[in-house]
Amino acid sequence: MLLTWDAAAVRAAEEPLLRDGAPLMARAATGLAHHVARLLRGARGAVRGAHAVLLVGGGNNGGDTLHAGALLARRGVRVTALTTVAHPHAEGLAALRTAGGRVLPVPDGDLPAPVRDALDGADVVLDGLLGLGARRGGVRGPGAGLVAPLADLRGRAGAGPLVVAVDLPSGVGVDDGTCAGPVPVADVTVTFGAPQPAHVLPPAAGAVGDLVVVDIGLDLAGPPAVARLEAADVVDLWPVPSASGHKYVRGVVGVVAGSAAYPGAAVLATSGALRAGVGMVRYLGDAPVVAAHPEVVAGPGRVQAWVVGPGVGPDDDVQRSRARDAVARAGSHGEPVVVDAGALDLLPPHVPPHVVLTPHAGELATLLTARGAAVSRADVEASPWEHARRAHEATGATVLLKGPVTVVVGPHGAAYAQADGPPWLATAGAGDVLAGVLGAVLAGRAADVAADPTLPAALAALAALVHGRAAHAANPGGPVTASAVADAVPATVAALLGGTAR
Ligand SMILES: NC(=O)C1=CN([C@@H]2O[C@H](COP(=O)(O)OP(=O)(O)OC[C@H]3O[C@@H](n4cnc5c(N)ncnc54)[C@H](OP(=O)(O)O)[C@@H]3O)[C@@H](O)[C@H]2O)[C@@H](O)CC1
Ligand SMILES: [K+]
Repeated sequence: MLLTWDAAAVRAAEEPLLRDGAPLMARAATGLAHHVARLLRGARGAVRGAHAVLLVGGGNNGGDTLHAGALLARRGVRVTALTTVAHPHAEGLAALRTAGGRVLPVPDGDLPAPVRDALDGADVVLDGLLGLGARRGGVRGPGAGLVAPLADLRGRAGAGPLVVAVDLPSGVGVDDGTCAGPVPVADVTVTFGAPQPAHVLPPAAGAVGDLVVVDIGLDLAGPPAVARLEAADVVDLWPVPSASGHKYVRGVVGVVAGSAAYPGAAVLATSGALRAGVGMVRYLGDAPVVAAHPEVVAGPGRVQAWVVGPGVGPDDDVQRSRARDAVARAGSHGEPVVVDAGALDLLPPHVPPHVVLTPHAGELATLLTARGAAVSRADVEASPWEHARRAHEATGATVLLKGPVTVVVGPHGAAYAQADGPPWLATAGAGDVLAGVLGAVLAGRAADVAADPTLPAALAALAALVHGRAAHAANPGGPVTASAVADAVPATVAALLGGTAR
């Protein structure tokens, strides 16, 4: 599991070490230079003779970058520092000059020719404009003028420089992953001590590239902020049946989905649940689910978890009433419920955290607006983390907000950001499959969910991970359909469990 800590926690961990005189910046710069050299060797076969361009802001992030530049210059790299403030980090600047680096001040406005030439000829650009000290509003001043040219260079297929973000892509909201202005997009981000929420939260996570963590000796105390589940976590979370388990122990999922207009949503949600290995699916509705899946039992009965809402239309009073009953049972009987799509407007004012909402950005905006906050889809997309939290706080539910990075928020600080699927996964019906997979893992672990209110969040992240990986497995590098994603779930689970499911 990748854990992150917010800016205050990282600074608190640095503080006692700095008081004792620990050379944190030297450690950071050494690690940074090491990784830049490794990348240069990989890209061009040698470190010596490469051209590194440093984008230098006014704080210690610029200091790290200048010191790393000095170390690279000593290894035969031609280093040019583009300084965007009158007084960049003094020791770093002196070190770079002593090592033979060149310094070019960047004025406000149009970039002078030498600055453009330096960028044009770079093998690697180190983005050291802003790190932990970035304040909301995006990069301001002369540094802002470097962001667009960098994007142009990166756009040159195969010919642009490598971009390495120092600690963080400059200008991202460290704790909430927002991008208030244009942000330099990195191939690799080298961070120091511990990852921070912006490294995993959207939209900032899209500018991070590969994440490298350099150990500078920090001892992070207190709870982490946002987590990202990794493949190795699946074994601990996935409900694997025991040799003696019968179908009721493995979990029965009740599905309330589909309508005359959207019968396919019911078939897909049921596919997701079946392929994830649930003991049984009971289906309530008129869609041709049993014809598609003969193993499904039609009609009511005991279940361990519900999936309600995929393909349920606003005028379908019968399905809406069934969905409402299932959500009510979550409060009275404790059965977990996945509430998706057409059932999201049926929530009572407050629900327990084993009710898991699975909206996309537009649906989350509608839900928050219905509860008195004027929120647009664009607002949610600009700050998914903040809005998923607001939805959790407003409803009590665990919230899984779907997107290129899926964000999950539950009670007691439970929080996940999953980026497991390819862009191809943004296809009709994929969300129905996800709802089914999530219903299956909630049913399989219903007893544990009853004992741990934070577990639904972990299981929601787990479902997102398996769903995303199934999309990769369904057709590596190419388009997928929702049905193909569902079909790829069993082999994906088997591979992630590494043969433990006997
Ligand atoms: N602490 C440590 O020991 C260690 C820290 N380390 C490193 O230090 C970094 C944190 O350094 P930091 O605190 O100096 O902040 P940093 O990110 O360089 O920015 C501050 C500068 O930016 C400016 N500024 C702010 N917002 C702005 C904006 N939107 N647009 C433009 N400018 C803006 C602000 O100016 P102001 O607005 O205050 O006038 C100030 O000049 C951290 O990320 C890591 O790399 C490592 O060496 C390990 C040890
Ligand atoms: K940076």
